Amino acid sequence: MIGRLNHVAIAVPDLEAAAATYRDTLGAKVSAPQPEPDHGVTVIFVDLGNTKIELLHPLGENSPIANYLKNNPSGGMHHVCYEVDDIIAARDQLKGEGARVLGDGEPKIGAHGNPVLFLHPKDFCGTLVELEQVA
Ligand SMILES: CC[C@H](C(=O)O)C(=O)SCCNC(=O)CCNC(=O)[C@H](O)C(C)(C)COP(=O)(O)OP(=O)(O)OC[C@H]1O[C@@H](n2cnc3c(N)ncnc32)[C@H](O)[C@@H]1OP(=O)(O)O
Ligand SMILES: [Co+2]
Repeated sequence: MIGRLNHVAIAVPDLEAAAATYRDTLGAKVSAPQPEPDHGVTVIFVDLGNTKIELLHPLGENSPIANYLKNNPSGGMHHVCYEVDDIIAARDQLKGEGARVLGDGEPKIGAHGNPVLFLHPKDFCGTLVELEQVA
């Protein structure tokens, strides 16, 4: 079912400062901030060539990562994103195996323009898992 690692997401209290760390201290290529109001975050991508780091900061009132930053004020690794060929087939198989799909279970379009879903961390080794359909 899962394929390549699409990205590792890091929630950060200060997006510009985090981008500067990756750009200036670590010499990486970073994108411009990309607001994603439908997901309650602003993201900046760090392109590593073989995968990406997704820097995340809350956007709006009900950001799903606000609580995480409250509990981890310096920030931290928030989720991993694996690629799948068919996100509906993956979702249905996982639900059939008792895994919890977050939200209403319907994929939303993520920051790369592809359908994404999230799986409950408690079902996957304490790690929030995002699935992204990549053709
Ligand atoms: C623009 C899209 C972009 C993309 O890649 O395309 C994105 O990735 S958007 C990313 C932001 N969106 C999401 O994260 C959506 C899915 N996340 C959620 O629905 C929530 O974050 C949720 C339900 C995982 C946690 O919400 P919250 O923290 O408010 O709930 P709790 O405090 O009750 O936590 C429950 C339980 O889970 C543990 N937890 C919470 N967050 C994480 C995490 N990131 N990794 C691992 N574990 C996590 C938390 O500690 C609680 O555990 P407990 O033992 O019960 O205390
Ligand atoms: Co993500």
